[in-house]
Amino acid sequence: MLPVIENDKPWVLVGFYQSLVKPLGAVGLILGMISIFGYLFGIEALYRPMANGPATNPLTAICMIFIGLGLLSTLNKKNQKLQYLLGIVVIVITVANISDFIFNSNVSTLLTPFYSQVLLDQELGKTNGLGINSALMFLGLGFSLTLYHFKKLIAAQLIAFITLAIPMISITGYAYGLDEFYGKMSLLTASTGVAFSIATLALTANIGAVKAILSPYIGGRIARLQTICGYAIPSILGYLLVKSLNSAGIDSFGLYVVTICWFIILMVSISAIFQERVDIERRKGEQLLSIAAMSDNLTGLANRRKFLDFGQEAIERIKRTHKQVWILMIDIDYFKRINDTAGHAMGDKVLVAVSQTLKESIRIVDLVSRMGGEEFSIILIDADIKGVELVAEKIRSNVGNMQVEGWTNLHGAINISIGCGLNDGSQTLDETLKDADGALYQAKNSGRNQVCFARK
Ligand SMILES: Nc1nc2c(ncn2[C@@H]2O[C@H](COP(=O)(O)OP(=O)(O)OP(=O)(O)O)[C@@H](O)[C@H]2O)c(=O)[nH]1
Repeated sequence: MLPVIENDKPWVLVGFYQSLVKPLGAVGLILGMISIFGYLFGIEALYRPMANGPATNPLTAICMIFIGLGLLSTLNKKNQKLQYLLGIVVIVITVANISDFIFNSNVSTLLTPFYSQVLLDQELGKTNGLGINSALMFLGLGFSLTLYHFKKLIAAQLIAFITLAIPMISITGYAYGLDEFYGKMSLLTASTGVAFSIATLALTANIGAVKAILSPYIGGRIARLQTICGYAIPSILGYLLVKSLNSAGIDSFGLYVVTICWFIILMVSISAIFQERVDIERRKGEQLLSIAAMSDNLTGLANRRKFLDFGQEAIERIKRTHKQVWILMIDIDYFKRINDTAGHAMGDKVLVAVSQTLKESIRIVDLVSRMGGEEFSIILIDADIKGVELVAEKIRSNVGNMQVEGWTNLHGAINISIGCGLNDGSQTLDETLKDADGALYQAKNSGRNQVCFARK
């Protein structure tokens, strides 16, 4: 029996990335709760990490808690409904907020807890609100979670990817000192947004562009290098230039840098998908080639090469386990006569039928190979002499009783001779092969259609 050749590398990075969902979801949830505690106990530093910077609005904190819980619930099959409901609630909150921006209405203030504190902050000239960028970011996260729940995985991945750009732009704004880039989004919200987007992307790490980028093969390695360089190099150069330029035109320069970064990442993701597809074909081709190199064309059994590899490994193993390996050399009796009387095509049919019968007569851990012509061999793993006697006899009688399509009694019986050789770890494979061959010779000389043992 030809074992399946397993040459697929483990997708370690995909597994690692998926394992980030829980910690990242939990971090976002905790940060959201810390902000709410800040409002509850009047500790401003908890919801406004930079003294003069924007605050984490209570509505933002609630979205953080809901998305964090939603991400954690994806890991528990019992809480699947919760994940979808939390996503919907976040969508409702953010849509209300975005409508307020568009229609100049006030719906979202009704949904905002600790609103008096928010008003007080605003009266004191401090920034405190759910900005349009934060609202769009949470809308994206809510949509991505909901789509994930409904198994629209590629759409969920695409939205998570677009969503990641929003907090990254804010972080670039903080790094470059461009306040238009972050607006009302606090550094805490931006960092949580990055963590959430990364976690939402991780939910679909085993498909699409994310899988392609995390591939252990060459396409993945190139894509990862391009992603890191494509983001880091323009960002660092942009930072150095922004710091050395005078203020005029800095905003548009920053915008240019951010656009370049995301355009590069988009291009890398698309090319990674195509590269991974081509690589899958290459891997399949390699797998077929290595199967072909180890198997016999006519019967599909393992060939002599596979037999030698398998036998050597089996002998190495029993040197540690102190068990026995047996090699059975099998030859079809008077096969030349079968060819001569029934024709070569019928001879081939007999070879295929014998292969099938041999395969069906042994356990899955053993190996049958075609050594060439009408000669076969079987390696029996962890067997003892009593078991081998039984198996060899069963094989001989199974072949004698097998049915071959188109074969009539006029052609005579199909029989085999079997020679058995033992390896208990103290012989080489070659020595056992010679022993089994000697026993086969003895079986042939003693009248054929029988089993002989080299040593008992
Ligand atoms: N149809 C067919 N015949 C093959 C194939 N490979 C080898 N043979 C034939 O198998 C026959 C082997 O004959 P011999 O080696 O004389 O042995 P035998 O007739 O089986 O006699 P004993 O082994 O002594 O019982 C030859 O006629 C080969 O041509 C194959 O792939 N297909």
